[in-house]
Amino acid sequence: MSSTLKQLKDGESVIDPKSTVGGGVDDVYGEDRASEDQLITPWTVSVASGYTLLRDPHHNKGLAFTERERDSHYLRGLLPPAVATQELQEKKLMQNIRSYEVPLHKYVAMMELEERNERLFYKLLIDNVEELLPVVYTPTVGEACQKYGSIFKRPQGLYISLKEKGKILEVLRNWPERNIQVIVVTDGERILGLGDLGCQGMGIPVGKLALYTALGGVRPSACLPVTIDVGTNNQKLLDDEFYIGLRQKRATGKEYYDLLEEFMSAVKQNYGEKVLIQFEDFANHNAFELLAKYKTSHLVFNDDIQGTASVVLAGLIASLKLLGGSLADHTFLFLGAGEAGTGIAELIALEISSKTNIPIEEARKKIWLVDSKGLIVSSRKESLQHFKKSWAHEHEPLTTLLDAVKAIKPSVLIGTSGVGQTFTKDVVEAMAAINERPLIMALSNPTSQAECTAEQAYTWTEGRVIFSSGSPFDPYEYNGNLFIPGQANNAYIFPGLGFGLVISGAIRVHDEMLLAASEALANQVTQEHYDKGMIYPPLTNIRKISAHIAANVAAKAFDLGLATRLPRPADLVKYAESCMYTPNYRTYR
Ligand SMILES: NC(=O)C1=CN([C@@H]2O[C@H](COP(=O)(O)OP(=O)(O)OC[C@H]3O[C@@H](n4cnc5c(N)ncnc54)[C@H](OP(=O)(O)O)[C@@H]3O)[C@@H](O)[C@H]2O)C=CC1
Ligand SMILES: CC(=O)C(=O)O
Ligand SMILES: [Mg+2]
Repeated sequence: MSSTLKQLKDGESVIDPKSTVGGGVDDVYGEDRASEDQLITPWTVSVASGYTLLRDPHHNKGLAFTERERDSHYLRGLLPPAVATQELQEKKLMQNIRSYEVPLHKYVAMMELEERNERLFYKLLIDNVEELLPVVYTPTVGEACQKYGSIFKRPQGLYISLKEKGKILEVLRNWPERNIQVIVVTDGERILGLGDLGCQGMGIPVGKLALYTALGGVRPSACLPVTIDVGTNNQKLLDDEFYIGLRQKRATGKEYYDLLEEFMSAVKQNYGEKVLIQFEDFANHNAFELLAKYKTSHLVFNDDIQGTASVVLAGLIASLKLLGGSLADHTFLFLGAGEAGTGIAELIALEISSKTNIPIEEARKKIWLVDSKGLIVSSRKESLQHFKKSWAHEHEPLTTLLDAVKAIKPSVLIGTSGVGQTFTKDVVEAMAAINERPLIMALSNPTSQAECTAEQAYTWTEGRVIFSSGSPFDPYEYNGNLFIPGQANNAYIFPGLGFGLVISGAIRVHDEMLLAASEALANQVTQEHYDKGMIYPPLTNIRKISAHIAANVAAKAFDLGLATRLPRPADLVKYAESCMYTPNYRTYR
């Protein structure tokens, strides 16, 4: 086993440069440069050959090592004689994954593949995106988080708990990769619509970052999943002997914010100011405050507030081709006035205001929200959380969603409540009575929390609804017509948005970038899609879609003077495509 430092050094070229496809932009994606950095971290250099090469998921190719590579990298005898192509490996693994009936078993199989052979994992995910997204992402990732303690095998990201207070910089330096470009961080307090899952929320940053690579093209080694563990208020987890987190109630107030501050400072100190930090699945009592606090000093965005807003706005812009008119002609009603609900509402108001002469305060009046206490109205203003106050319009108090639908007469109904089956038959029928083509989005995740199913939406509106949901539903046939529900999930946006920020060297996220991302996504919906009632393009084209989103976002970053990459590439779509990681194997000399 003669893998040595010297060997790797010679081969800043362990990988044959001629075989380098994708990731070809030196300053951003030079994998050779990443190798140079690895020279300083001895625990990652001993992977160049022999048994350790087979155990190194970043470089392992399993049976796909050629005869020549088996000779030159001391692999003889460590592999059976057969040599397979990556395509054959993919075929076999897809067969295996399809043979599992339980979704969680598919999830575990995919995670094991990632730990064994990273490129093959991404090849599967990219080539079979519609089939595998529900496995590595919603809905299955929700169940995986609930059972994370039992399925945990090896760390897939960094755990930063109160025990690490005062040492977070050291903790970051324990991570084997140094050129980090995107961090997704959660504190696990609002995992999908499943509530507080504490430290087990790690499945979410891991899943989101897998999408950053597969859907957006950020190379895997540049992605860092982080879970901040300040305890959990989930008693079931605290009582669970397999729980992997801190066994205490959540720290709050100064103790909480001090830990977050230390984390944010350490990230900037260790990775510089161009590392993107995506806040994910924080509870709303912290989410808005953290975003407000760090958006002027760091490259951050909150996916639940801003990414979701951008994906929904894209669907609404696209739907105008089917519905006619402009956004300002519509009335919007939300069930759920938290991060997702108020985030979407604000971006719609911003878009209406920026496309018309209507001041944003007026635009907001077209948008109504219902929370757990009923319609948000001005008489409740004093007792409302700050993020709801802009939505407290003049109206008599109403306590049920059905009453609100009947009184407000919305053309668009959006579910962001986190509570399943809250769009009841009465509610959906009321929408269908008011509108020829009601637009209904049941955004809550996972599937169990969706406000209604696709089948319910289509049957209760006699096939007239334009329907999307946060978690995927299969196409549904009604009265001889096949309806294809859209997946209104921020997964359409954050990979492209983040990639656009990275390739432009952006230093801040601006609302106009979210609007630019929405426009780019809406532009990808073609007549062929509209003919099928779709307001989102199929996910099979997601890498092309992400390149367009990235290009629009990068263009906005340059226009706003927030981009540091020089010179500005002439064709940003081509540039984005050329920067994307591709998972094909490389040839080893
Ligand atoms: N599709 C997508 O891309 C995304 C989907 N989501 C989903 O949206 C859901 C909500 O997330 P988020 O906004 O962050 O959560 P929040 O906790 O911030 O907000 C939830 C809101 O729903 C309200 N609510 C809860 N129960 C009811 C009820 N029975 N009737 C009416 N209102 C109710 C709450 O009311 P109150 O304020 O009174 O407590 C609150 O306003 C989750 O399921 C999440 O998975 C989130 C982000 C992206
Ligand atoms: C999709 C997502 O971010 C959520 O449900 O929280
Ligand atoms: Mg989320």
